[in-house]
Amino acid sequence: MEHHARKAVILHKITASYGKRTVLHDVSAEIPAHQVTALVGPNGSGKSTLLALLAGVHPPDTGTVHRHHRARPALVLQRSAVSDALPLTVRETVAMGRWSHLGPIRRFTKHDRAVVETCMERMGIADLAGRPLGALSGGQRQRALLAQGLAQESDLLLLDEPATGLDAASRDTMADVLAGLGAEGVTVVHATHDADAARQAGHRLVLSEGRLSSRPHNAAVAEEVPSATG
Ligand SMILES: Nc1ncnc2c1ncn2[C@@H]1O[C@H](COP(=O)(O)OP(=O)(O)OP(=O)(O)O)[C@@H](O)[C@H]1O
Repeated sequence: MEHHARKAVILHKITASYGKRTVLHDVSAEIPAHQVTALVGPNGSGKSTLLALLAGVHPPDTGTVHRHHRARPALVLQRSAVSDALPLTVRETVAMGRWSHLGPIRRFTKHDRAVVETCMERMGIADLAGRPLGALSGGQRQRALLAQGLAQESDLLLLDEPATGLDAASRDTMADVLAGLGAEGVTVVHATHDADAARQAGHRLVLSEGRLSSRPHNAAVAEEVPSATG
């Protein structure tokens, strides 16, 4: 039991499909609590599907998912998945992260508003709060979506390629934020093609054609994620 208490999620012999096509095969893994786990692997290897499974939005065909986190998982998708046409400001976008916390009359409390402001500050976008989401650069929009994920205050934060489109300074900010979340009791899992982000994570899972790799993590990361320095 003590062993399980330190895992946020335990996956046992999971298979998952789209229609008749099985894309995750016999995946067994443990997600350590209050740590950053990097999910790496080539395009199409099943990273997004595994994140969706951890989020509870893609059911497994077979196998079991044991959950030891408290809140509903927060899933932040790649920015390309979000329409540019949404008529929302940055603050409104981040505030959507609070929706699941609102009471029946859906009124924002002082606390909800403070969380929204803090999350914008953490992602360095407080000065963009009043700007329409569609008028931002790709990296700025990505940071707004990350702030929305943080605003959910879930203890399981799932991020699909959060570094995509971010400049070096924003990637550093994000890495600092992710590393700091563990101390706040948050478990982070992020899919990444970024070699530095994968190496910085305390734990790595390497997917290849829908299966977890049994190769040593460092060797697998070196192979799957091209070195930032070439
Ligand atoms: N909605 C879908 N319908 C059918 N097949 C899908 C769907 N989404 C993904 N797939 C397939 O499932 C497999 C795993 O895809 P997934 O998106 O999980 O990979 P990924 O590792 O996240 O890839 P990438 O690095 O390109 O984001 C791929 O073969 C993909 O073509």
